[in-house]
Order: sequence, then structure tokens, then C-alpha cells
Amino acid sequence: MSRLFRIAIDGPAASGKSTTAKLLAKKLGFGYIDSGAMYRAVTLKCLEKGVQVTDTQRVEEIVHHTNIRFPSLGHVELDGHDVSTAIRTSRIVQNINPIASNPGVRATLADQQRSLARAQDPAWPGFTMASTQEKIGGVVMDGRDIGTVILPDAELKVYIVADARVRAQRRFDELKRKNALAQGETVEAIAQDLESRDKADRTRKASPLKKAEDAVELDTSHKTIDEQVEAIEKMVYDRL
Ligand SMILES: Nc1ncnc2c1ncn2[C@@H]1O[C@H](COP(=O)(O)OP(=O)(O)O)[C@@H](O)[C@H]1O
Ligand SMILES: Nc1ccn([C@@H]2O[C@H](COP(=O)(O)OP(=O)(O)O)[C@@H](O)[C@H]2O)c(=O)n1
Repeated sequence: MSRLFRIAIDGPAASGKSTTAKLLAKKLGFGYIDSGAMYRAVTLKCLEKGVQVTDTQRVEEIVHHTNIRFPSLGHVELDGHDVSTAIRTSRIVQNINPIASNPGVRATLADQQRSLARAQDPAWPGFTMASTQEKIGGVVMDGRDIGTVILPDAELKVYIVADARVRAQRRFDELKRKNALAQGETVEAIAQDLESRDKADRTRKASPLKKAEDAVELDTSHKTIDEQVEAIEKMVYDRL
């Protein structure tokens, strides 16, 4: 029986959570659960079905009949279809707030997130501590409420931040790279989107974005991706 180690990563939009979480999970042999992808997938499903994202009851019904899976690192399946790319467009985030503020949706997704964190997936072998030969298994989960609501007893909580301008430029470059920039979309427009989304995430009633009291803050503004992954990896070994 291996020891369970859960890493909760929260923070504002485009601060580097998922990139860091994914690489960290790969290095440690842990599972990676992208909770934001679940809210994005529900939003996509509503838009595809022509359901108003503000229709609270209808959206709650939909989420009950929705199956979201992470078949491999960085891949997301919605009702059996790969939506890894489709959930990353600006149209999704422009419509996501009513879904993320819906307490019924949050309760259903929270149950799924907690059971994913308990799963003993053979694809997540974990690692063996060289000093004690102890086997360590676990998950990295990122989002807005992981350290505060979903896994309040996580073994490590990290709150990732970065300057607003840096985050907007990184998200712009990412969308450009993925050919997912909307016609005429600028860095300024993205900066505005991030700001308004963070504000909505911080001020909503249901599970708002906030740093857990026992989370370690990590500013990625002047870090490379490797540096931020190594910083958290070191926190893991220090805790163990
Ligand atoms: N230290 C860094 N330096 C340069 N680009 C980064 C760094 N960290 C993350 N990125 C890039 O910034 C973008 C947003 O990061 P992401 O991990 O998606 O953030 P989040 O999950 O917090 O929204 C991605 O394109 C990612 O590759
Ligand atoms: N645990 C979570 C994760 C995401 N979300 C919502 O989903 C949106 C998209 O999350 P994301 O992590 O995919 O977004 P980015 O930070 O990648 O832009 C957030 O702005 C939140 O509104 C949430 O409410 N709770």
C-alpha cells in the first residue's frame, strides 16, 4: 500500500497552473486532474446543445448526464469524444461564469473530482523514496477551489500567481500557437478577459477563488516552466 500525496494547485487564470501541474504529475508518476477542463466541458456541451448557460436548472440536469474523463495526460473526453482542443477557445471562457457560479454544477463536479483523486489508476504508478523505499502515489489537481473546498486536507497546497500583463501575453501566445485566436483578438482583449474572469471567480458566492491559509504562494512571472515545476517538486520532497 503506497502513501497518498495530493497536491492542490490554485490561482488566477493563465498563471501557469495546468502547465506546471501536468509536468509535475508526469515527473512524479501521479495523476493529473484539470478541474477547469470540467467546467469548460460542461460549458461546451451547453453551447452545442443550444442551452442557455444561465438556465440554472437545465444546466444542472445536463451536468448530471455528462461523463467527463481524462483518458491520458492532458486529454479530456466529454461523453466519449475528445474535446481537448474544443474547450480551449475564447467562446468557452466568455460563457463559463454562469456555469462556474452554479452551486448544483459545482456540487456534482466536486463529487467527481474527489472520487478521481481517490482512484488507484494503474497509469499513476507514483515513485519510490530513495531513502526509505516507501512508495508514494497521488494526484495533482488544479483549479480555483481545490485547496479550499475540494481537497482541504491535501498534503501540499500551492497558490500560483503571475503579473497580469505576463499572463495575458502568455495566453495570447498560446492561443496563437494553437491557431485558436479569434478574429482580431488582441493581447489587450485577453488581458480584459482574464481580469473580468478573475474578478468573477473571486467574488462569486459558491467556492470563490482564494488562497488557502496553508497554501504556499509561487510567483511564476520571472520563472521558467522548469523552474516552477522544480520549485514544487522540492516542496513535495521537503514535506515527505
Ligand atoms: N514560466 C513560464 N514561462 C513562459 N510561459 C509559461 C510559463 N508558465 C506557463 N506558461 C504558459 O502560459 C500559458 C498559461 O499557462 P497555463 O498553465 O495554461 O495557466 P493556467 O492553467 O493557470 O490557466 C500556457 O501557454 C503556458 O505554456
Ligand atoms: N476548480 C475550478 C476550476 C475552474 N473554474 C472555472 O473555470 C474557468 C476556467 O478554468 P481554467 O483553469 O480552465 O482556466 P484558465 O486558468 O486556464 O484560463 C475559471 O475561470 C473558473 O470560472 C472553477 O470555477 N473552479
